[in-house]
Amino acid sequence: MPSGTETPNGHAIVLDGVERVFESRDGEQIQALKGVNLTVSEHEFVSLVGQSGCGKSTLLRLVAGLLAPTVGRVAIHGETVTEPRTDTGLVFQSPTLLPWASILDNLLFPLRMLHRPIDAEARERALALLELVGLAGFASRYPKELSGGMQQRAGICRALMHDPDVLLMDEPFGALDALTREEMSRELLDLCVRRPKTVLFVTHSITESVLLSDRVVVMSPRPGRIQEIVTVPLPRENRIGSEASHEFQSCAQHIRDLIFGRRHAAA
Ligand SMILES: Nc1ncnc2c1ncn2[C@@H]1O[C@H](COP(=O)(O)OP(=O)(O)OP(=O)(O)O)[C@@H](O)[C@H]1O
Repeated sequence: MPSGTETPNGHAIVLDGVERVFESRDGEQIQALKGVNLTVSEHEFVSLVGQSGCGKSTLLRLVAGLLAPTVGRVAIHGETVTEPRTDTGLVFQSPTLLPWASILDNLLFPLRMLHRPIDAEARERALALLELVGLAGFASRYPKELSGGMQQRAGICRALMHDPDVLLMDEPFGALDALTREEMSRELLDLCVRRPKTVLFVTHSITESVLLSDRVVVMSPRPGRIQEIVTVPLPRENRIGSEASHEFQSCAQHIRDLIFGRRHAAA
């Protein structure tokens, strides 16, 4: 193994000098990410925020193994990511459930893909996850019989079915109404306390990022770089109910200033 790029123990995700260039249809080179270095510890919850087009989804897709970096290295648990891994779970803005399969079969689908046994234990696990997110009793329903929020909850359960260590979430609550969104944030916080995971979470909501994260990565656009990494100064277990506190509010304001201050300066 080459030295210098090894991931120290306890680091779940490492991005080392990562750049990503896309080529547009007319041949223009689009530098989506430049010089990105980021280390996410085991069971840490890290959010990515920044203006539209700053490269948040690109960064997540690189970690997911859906894209390769043009320069640099992405590693999970010390191994270079070259393709989607079985120890990661993915949740997108739209739950993309199979419409012709029941909620239970949707949850079991990743196990089928991984050729894992669909036995009584797997079914029990699916039912336990559904119960955890308030969907007990909906296992035999079809996606169209569930609301958008309920479908997204089922999508999160599906990502957790093979018990991944790393959960990658791209605007998972973006399509939900404000109330459901808040409720889902609380459920995710609770879920991460009960079943600790390393989470990389893309959001457009600064409040959501402060509510959920240990650290918030603020990205600057064109090309996307890490502008600042903000540590949230409140323990995650005590976050709910602390939204009005001075610490919460000043942390959110600092992130807002980083994002919009830059936009004003550039205008
Ligand atoms: N497949 C692609 N081909 C060409 N350009 C791309 C491709 N994917 C992303 N880009 C460009 O890379 C840049 C970063 O895109 P990305 O989707 O990562 O940003 P984002 O921060 O997630 O944006 P948003 O908040 O709007 O979802 C943008 O300029 C985008 O147009």
